[in-house]
Amino acid sequence: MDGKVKKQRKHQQKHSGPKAEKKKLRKQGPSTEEDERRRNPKAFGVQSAVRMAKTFHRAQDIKTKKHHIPLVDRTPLEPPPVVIVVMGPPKVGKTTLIRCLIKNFTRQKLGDICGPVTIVSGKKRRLTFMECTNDINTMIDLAKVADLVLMLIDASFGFEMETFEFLNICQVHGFPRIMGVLTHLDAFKNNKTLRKTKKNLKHRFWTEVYQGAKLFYLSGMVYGEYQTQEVKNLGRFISVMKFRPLVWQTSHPYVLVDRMEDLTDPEKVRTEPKCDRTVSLYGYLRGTYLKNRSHIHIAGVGITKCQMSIFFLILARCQMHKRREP
Ligand SMILES: Nc1nc2c(ncn2[C@@H]2O[C@H](COP(=O)(O)OP(=O)(O)OP(=O)(O)O)[C@@H](O)[C@H]2O)c(=O)[nH]1
Repeated sequence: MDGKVKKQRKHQQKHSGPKAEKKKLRKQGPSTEEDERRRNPKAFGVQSAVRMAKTFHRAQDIKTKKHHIPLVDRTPLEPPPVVIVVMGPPKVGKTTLIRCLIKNFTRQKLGDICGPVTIVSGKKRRLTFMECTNDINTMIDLAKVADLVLMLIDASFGFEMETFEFLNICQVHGFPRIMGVLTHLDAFKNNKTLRKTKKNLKHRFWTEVYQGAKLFYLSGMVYGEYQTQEVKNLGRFISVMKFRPLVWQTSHPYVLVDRMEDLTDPEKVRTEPKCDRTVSLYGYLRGTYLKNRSHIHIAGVGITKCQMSIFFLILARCQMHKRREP
């Protein structure tokens, strides 16, 4: 330890050999992809034919899954209103929801709802709201003509028989679009129970309808109406929603009558209450063309021959859009 520091040997740089060559090349510039391929051909080639086949099949499967069977969309340029059926067990909030949605779109309050209500929801869309009572015949009729079903579920009670019945009926007539709406969520005071119930009902709904089906939550009422923001979201969803034409609907001509007027002379009705009546039906012809003298089925009445007079009566009132098509 005499204060001298031992001098370390310097690192010797290589001037020849593979390492030196590599260094020289790197200094010249970055290697191209071509060089890399040449240097390591295995990394870019097919290593296993089986694996390659598997990858190829998987890619093809995904591609074919995206293909849909093309359906003929016969909706005219100015389509009839979209039929929205609001269904659910008694006292679940069907009328309240229709009233709130109408207020959301029209900024007007509607008193009593005595039948279908049609409103304009956008430049190209009109909506007809119909309440589905819990009667099997109404359910069957509406399942056929519905474009969208708002399925109301009382969260404090859970799923009820009517909901399952309606889902079964829908399956027979080609499933229309179904959206769930949970009401009575304000009945839950405990947040944890609320979250758990929402989750359980969502999964049950997905099992019944399809995985990922849309479910809306209406979390309570303010002055007898659902919360504005929640109704607004639901309304926005409905007004931009796309509908897939259903096979039953596109292959049958049908008229959904939304108004009926009795044209019989009131005096005749007074003197003879059971006389034949002349009625005027209002509605839109949907589906396909209606032929003259073909049989038509009037729900609840039976099958009858379509007379031209009835036909024209309906046509005149319905502003038959189909005729405009070539
Ligand atoms: N607390 C609470 N009450 C609700 C909710 N939804 C509806 N109600 C109440 O339930 C009652 C029935 O609502 P309606 O809209 O008449 O129900 P409905 O399904 O049309 O009933 P029916 O036509 O008789 O089958 C009303 O008094 C509403 O105020 C909700 O989410 N929370």
